[in-house]
Amino acid sequence: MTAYKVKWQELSDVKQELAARDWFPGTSGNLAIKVDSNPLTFLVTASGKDKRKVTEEDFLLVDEEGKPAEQTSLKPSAETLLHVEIYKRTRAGCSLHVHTLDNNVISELYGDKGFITFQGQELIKAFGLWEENASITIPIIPNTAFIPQLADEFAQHISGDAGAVLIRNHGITVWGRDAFEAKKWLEAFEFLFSYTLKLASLRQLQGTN
Ligand SMILES: CSCCC(=O)C(=O)COP(=O)(O)O
Ligand SMILES: [Zn+2]
Repeated sequence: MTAYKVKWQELSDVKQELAARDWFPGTSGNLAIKVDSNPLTFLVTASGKDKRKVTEEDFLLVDEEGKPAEQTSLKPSAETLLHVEIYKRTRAGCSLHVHTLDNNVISELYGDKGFITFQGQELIKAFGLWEENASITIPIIPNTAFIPQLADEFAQHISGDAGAVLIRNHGITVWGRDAFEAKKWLEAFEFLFSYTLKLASLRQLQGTN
């Protein structure tokens, strides 16, 4: 099998797993997987599709500018430039972007602060942080409809071959050395977001009783 086909299947599998979690509401979300480093090419989801469906037009190959690198009528994701920034600056092999209720609420609650830090949670080990009382911080950047500007701001927070950035009232983008790592980071952050929100509401309820 060609690298193209192997990577297609890998991304399709991740897409179906995230769809099973209902993480693609209203056609939101986009996913990418690197096919080649030199020159850079990666598969990215076609824009505007229902990502819960599996079709032969789910992905297209794009180049280091995020432009189609194959003959196609498909349009790359509107947010392809964010994936471009990741692959240009790191050795990441996969990047995932989803809009969830929890990541949007967390991004609004902590948006003015510009980040949120998690500590004291066993799941922090999913980020490869095994020491006692390890913490993980995720930056929160403002959203804008002008994607080149969003990509510029986003790029300032890319460090390491695995990482994540929250875009305020928009969604999360994570990346990892491969699809397994990117998905692990995504699931771990979504767990921490959900835990934080649940605990805050229960504490609030406790305080009013
Ligand atoms: C309907 S969601 C608005 C666009 C967006 O934020 C997104 O993640 C999906 O855009 P795409 O072009 O990748 O389908
Ligand atoms: Zn989005």
